[in-house]
Amino acid sequence: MTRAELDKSPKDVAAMFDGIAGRYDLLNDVLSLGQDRVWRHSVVRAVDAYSGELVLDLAAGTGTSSESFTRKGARVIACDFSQGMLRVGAERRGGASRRGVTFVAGDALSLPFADETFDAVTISFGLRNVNDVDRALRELRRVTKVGGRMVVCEFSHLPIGVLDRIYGRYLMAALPTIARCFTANTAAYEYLSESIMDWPDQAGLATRLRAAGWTRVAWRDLTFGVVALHRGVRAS
Ligand SMILES: C[S@@+](CC[C@H](N)C(=O)[O-])C[C@H]1O[C@@H](n2cnc3c(N)ncnc32)[C@H](O)[C@@H]1O
Repeated sequence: MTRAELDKSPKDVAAMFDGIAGRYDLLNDVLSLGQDRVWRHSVVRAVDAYSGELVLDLAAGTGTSSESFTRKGARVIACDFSQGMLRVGAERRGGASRRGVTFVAGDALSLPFADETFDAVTISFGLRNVNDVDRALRELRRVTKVGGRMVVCEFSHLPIGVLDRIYGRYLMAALPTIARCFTANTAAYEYLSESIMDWPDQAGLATRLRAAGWTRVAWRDLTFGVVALHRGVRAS
């Protein structure tokens, strides 16, 4: 079984997600105790897409993060570079373009879209897996219309250092152990724990968003900082 390392080699990351695609959504529900649904609901509210808008859901995987953006009539491009994840998403929906969601293969580091295409761009639990985060943030900005918005949903850190370290130990011990009951690919879930602990904290990510050209950057914690929602605007 392929697992990615913290250098996030694109080949390894894509192969790892290809390998877990079939059980990806089930494991999300189990490992987060259903909290993933609450987090996704918060993302939908933060993006606040409405009729006539075009939304990019980058690193969309099986499209679970994509569907809800269509509720008020927006159209969504669900883009990912794992053919396995895209295939599972398209099979579950009966096609690659259904109910306002269109799956498109593409790399976050070189997006297959023209400048200023989207009213809003969003990425859920994807940015942490990208090989060059700063480049991906610039690419997201490039394809966003001036005045458009961005929402990043990503695992983050508990605000009190000692609690964050205890949480980190829990992640390293518990996630792969629980995952073992559902999948043979526990290595992917070791990577998940390691990559969460290696990820910048809320303020650190906000600094990188600003450096990539996003303005009005702000964030809010979900579930005590287990996840953070960062937002920004393309001002010019
Ligand atoms: C943890 S999954 C998140 C899927 C979905 N957004 C969700 O919330 O369930 C991370 C996804 O990021 C994708 N990914 C990682 N690096 C990427 C890149 N450079 N370009 C496109 N997709 C990428 C992976 O293929 C994987 O499907």
